[in-house]
Amino acid sequence: MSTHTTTPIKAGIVGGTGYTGVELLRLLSQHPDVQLHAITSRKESGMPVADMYPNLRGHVDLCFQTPEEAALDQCDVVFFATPHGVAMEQARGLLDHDVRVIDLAADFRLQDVETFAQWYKMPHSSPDVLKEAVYGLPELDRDRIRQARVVGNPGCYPTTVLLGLAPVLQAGRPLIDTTHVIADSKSGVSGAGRKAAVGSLFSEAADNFSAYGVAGHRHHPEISECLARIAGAPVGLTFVPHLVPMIRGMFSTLYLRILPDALDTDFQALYEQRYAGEAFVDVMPAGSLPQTRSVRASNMLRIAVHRPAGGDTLVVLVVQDNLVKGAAGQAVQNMNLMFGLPETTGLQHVAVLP
Ligand SMILES: NC(=O)C1=CN([C@@H]2O[C@H](COP(=O)(O)OP(=O)(O)OC[C@H]3O[C@@H](n4cnc5c(N)ncnc54)[C@H](OP(=O)(O)O)[C@@H]3O)[C@@H](O)[C@H]2O)C=CC1
Ligand SMILES: CC(=O)N[C@@H](CCC(=O)OP(=O)(O)O)C(=O)O
Repeated sequence: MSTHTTTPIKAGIVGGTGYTGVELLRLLSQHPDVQLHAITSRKESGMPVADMYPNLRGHVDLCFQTPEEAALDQCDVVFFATPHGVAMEQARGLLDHDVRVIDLAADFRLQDVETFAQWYKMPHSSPDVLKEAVYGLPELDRDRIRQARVVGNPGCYPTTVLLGLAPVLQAGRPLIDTTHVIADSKSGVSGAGRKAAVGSLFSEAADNFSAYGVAGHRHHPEISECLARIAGAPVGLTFVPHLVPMIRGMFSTLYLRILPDALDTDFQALYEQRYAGEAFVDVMPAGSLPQTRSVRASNMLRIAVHRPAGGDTLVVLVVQDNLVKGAAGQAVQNMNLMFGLPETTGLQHVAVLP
């Protein structure tokens, strides 16, 4: 696999008009080793990107092109910031032109094609490409991502739940009851994308707080597949997502029952050691209460570990920006690995407060 040279990486984005697409544009336009080459929109072909997104004036001087007009096969890497089912139709053709693919949707996340068909209501059209795809969570699988031609960028909720659970599942000895893990997660409204949808209307989402997908959400099988890989056995997970009245941000609270033989574990130290040296996972000091605004617009995910009243329940609090570490930032982190760049290149923005 070739690694990066001094020539800029030519990047294309399919789905540049959506929320993760514009976030990719923001990050890639500041990336020192990337040249933006093509950005697609099926509806806005010919429109300067900065006319739609004025924050990019002076930074991106490309126009949108239709996916057919855009010379995606001349890119080094193409990001798909599109709905599920789009990347799997085009990945093979791009790979044949030596273009690497990073899909922000779910086409290359689940290895089990039947589970994919069940949750995404479509058959997988590219199982051969899926076989070589790597699940793009760098803190869990960085070496395989470095070698990958195709990366399935994780869902936003799964990133928080998996990184919040990995230390206790990878400790080398049983620490928690893996038959009963609870993930109580909340997302800002941008998690639903830029499409017109009743649930995303101001009058519906503002001044409101609601659970959804309680009977089953498509991120449940994604989290479960990856948990089984890292734990070496199935993990019993209850996952309940909520919509909260903020634009960006995600908060997952994990409730874990500590096994009787593990009650003397120093969980704070365990988490600190597991993520020592990780640029984008911050294990906060004992007693901390992370806030979503402490990661807003940054690629950082922050974790705090609690043990209320010193009892046998471990509470792990995890925050990230759904559009950055939960999507576009993680995709750029994966690109850096795939092209042999330092993982943090172009991703060291400090969060925006207040
Ligand atoms: N929002 C979030 O927080 C997260 C989103 N994701 C995933 O990332 C992907 C993109 O999400 P998001 O940016 O929020 O979605 P949006 O709905 O905001 O944007 C989707 C984009 O895809 C384009 N598009 C739609 N259909 C097609 C098609 N058939 N062919 C080519 N382009 C198409 C649209 O552009 P146009 O109509 O102009 O062509 C639009 O720019 C989704 O799969 C989502 O699940 C993952 C993690 C977090
Ligand atoms: C608030 C909200 O609606 N969030 C989305 C998740 C977005 C995302 O990351 O999921 P995918 O990439 O797997 O679609 C949802 O629950 O459907």
